[in-house]
Amino acid sequence: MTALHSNPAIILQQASLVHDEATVSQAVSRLAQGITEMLNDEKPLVLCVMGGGVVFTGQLLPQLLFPLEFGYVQASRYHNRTHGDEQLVWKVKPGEEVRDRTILVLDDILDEGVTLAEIKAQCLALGAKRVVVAVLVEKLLDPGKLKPIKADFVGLQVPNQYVFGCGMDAYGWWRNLPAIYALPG
Ligand SMILES: O=P(O)(O)OC[C@H]1O[C@H](OP(=O)(O)OP(=O)(O)O)[C@H](O)[C@@H]1O
Ligand SMILES: Nc1nc2[nH]cnc2c(=O)[nH]1
Repeated sequence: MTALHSNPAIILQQASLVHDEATVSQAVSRLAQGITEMLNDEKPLVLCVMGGGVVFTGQLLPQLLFPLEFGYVQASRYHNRTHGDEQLVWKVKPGEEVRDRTILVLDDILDEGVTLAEIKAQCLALGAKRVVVAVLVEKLLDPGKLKPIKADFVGLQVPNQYVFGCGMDAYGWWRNLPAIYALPG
């Protein structure tokens, strides 16, 4: 990591705003409405993908006014860098509790889709009845670049740049920002 990457003030100074706090908040409320319409009677098990999913999950859950259970999984392939490894590293895998349940997976970003495709596949392999995926943002990749998964719910789109804030990190920093920013291009 260069000195620049370990200086959070400079990272933010050089970034551009992609979505402000109000836009994010409206998107989360829209998602809550759609998810409620789909899962109101399903008593789902909600799985937050730690750590990026934590802010989105914290904002969304109080707006889901139906019975649900909560848990988490943890997997990483970016490791505080801006490009992902091919291989996902699991820290906490889904367990037996997914069997015969409707699972709602919540994550911050669908980028190349490798992470969520593997999480969904794991849940289905363990006998989940149905896996619904909701993300705060989806990255618009170059046309023709196919993704291995389609999210059921997407809050906002982001350009094909490395974004941070709202749970997403920039070199490990700034997951705590209430708006979404992009590193220079
Ligand atoms: O669609 P993909 O290209 O697979 O990327 C999306 C994943 O990348 C980030 O996780 P990361 O590996 O950075 O771990 P983190 O949650 O600890 O930040 C993010 O939280 C998603 O889970
Ligand atoms: N913080 C962050 N994590 C990601 N994981 C995959 N793409 C991204 C991105 O643009 N930003």
